[in-house]
Amino acid sequence: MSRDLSQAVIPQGGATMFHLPLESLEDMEVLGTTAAGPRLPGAPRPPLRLFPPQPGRVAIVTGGTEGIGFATAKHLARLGMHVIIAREETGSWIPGMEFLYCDLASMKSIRQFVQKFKMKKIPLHVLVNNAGVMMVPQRETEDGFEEHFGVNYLGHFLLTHLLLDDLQASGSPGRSARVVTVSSATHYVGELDLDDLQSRWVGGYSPHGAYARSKLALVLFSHRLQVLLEAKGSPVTANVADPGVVNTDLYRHVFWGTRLLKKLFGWWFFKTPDEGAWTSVYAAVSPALEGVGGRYLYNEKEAKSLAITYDPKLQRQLWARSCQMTGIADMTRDTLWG
Ligand SMILES: NC(=O)c1ccc[n+]([C@@H]2O[C@H](COP(=O)([O-])OP(=O)(O)OC[C@H]3O[C@@H](n4cnc5c(N)ncnc54)[C@H](O)[C@@H]3O)[C@@H](O)[C@H]2O)c1
Repeated sequence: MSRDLSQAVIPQGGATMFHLPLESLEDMEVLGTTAAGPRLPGAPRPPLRLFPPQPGRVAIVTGGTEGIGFATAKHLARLGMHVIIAREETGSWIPGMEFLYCDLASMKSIRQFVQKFKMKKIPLHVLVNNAGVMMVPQRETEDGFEEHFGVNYLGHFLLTHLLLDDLQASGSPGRSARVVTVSSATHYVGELDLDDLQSRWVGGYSPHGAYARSKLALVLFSHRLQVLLEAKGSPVTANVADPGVVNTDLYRHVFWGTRLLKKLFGWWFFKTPDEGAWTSVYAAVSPALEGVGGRYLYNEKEAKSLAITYDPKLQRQLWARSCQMTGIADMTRDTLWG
């Protein structure tokens, strides 16, 4: 994967903001394809799609150091956005670059990240909740949450809540701010037992089950968020992006045989990270989605998420429980939320 970020601008204050101005139409064309499904190397790519430049707009991408998140950040930056990458480790893996530290496995770290962001006094037009872990062994976050649920779901739940006022202040009628939450087709096999969100059920821990649960919770969250935003008449939308099956290191914890197969044949049936990022980029900037929320997007088209994700009662219950777990006030009780 190309990591040519030589034009990145490093502002005062720590965070790396990529600002890669568009140089030409050709440069814009590398932004994406509408690729989907298997293809042989060298096979012609599907038609390219162009999005309008986004100068002056600011995005936060979680987990933007590698994989789909990195590709998303790169594409948004090339469209002229300032992109702040929220990442879990300090240090710089590209010489001369820094990222704003945010460990989604720590509520304290998330709060500190938001504090630092707010001190910059810049707007926030797009939040891409992308970071994730998959099939990690049973272990807990700093706050005692099962890791998939804590990092993938609760971390983003808290982050979004803390940044919501910035998003609301930055959106305007006709030019909404956007929350893009990256889920997965795995959510279709997810189960959500509100009495066992921590995957401690008798019968043993299933890494796959825990991952699927976290991805299912993210869809419920995004759909509920949209309902609340709409009720409030807020200039912010919330959509889910499903990247498809993408050749990244997310699979580092899966069975070694599966990893071997991925290494041997992944190029054939997996999307590249650039292709995997495309639905997130589409959700973040496409004019076709202006003012449109509550969608589950796959290959840049609306798809149906699992039926229970549309269940208002379950959405409400999960929301309330998540507020308790992250220690934030349940704003939905506020009349402002309708
Ligand atoms: N790769 C796929 O096939 C696939 C399929 C469906 C959904 N997804 C989703 O796409 C998203 C990106 O995954 P990817 O495939 O690029 O994986 P990846 O492993 O390449 O990237 C994951 C990113 O999340 C970050 N991250 C992990 N733990 C973190 C923490 N505690 N705090 C902050 N950041 C943390 C990592 O640093 C990394 O940047 C994930 O949400 C994943 O569930 C991926």
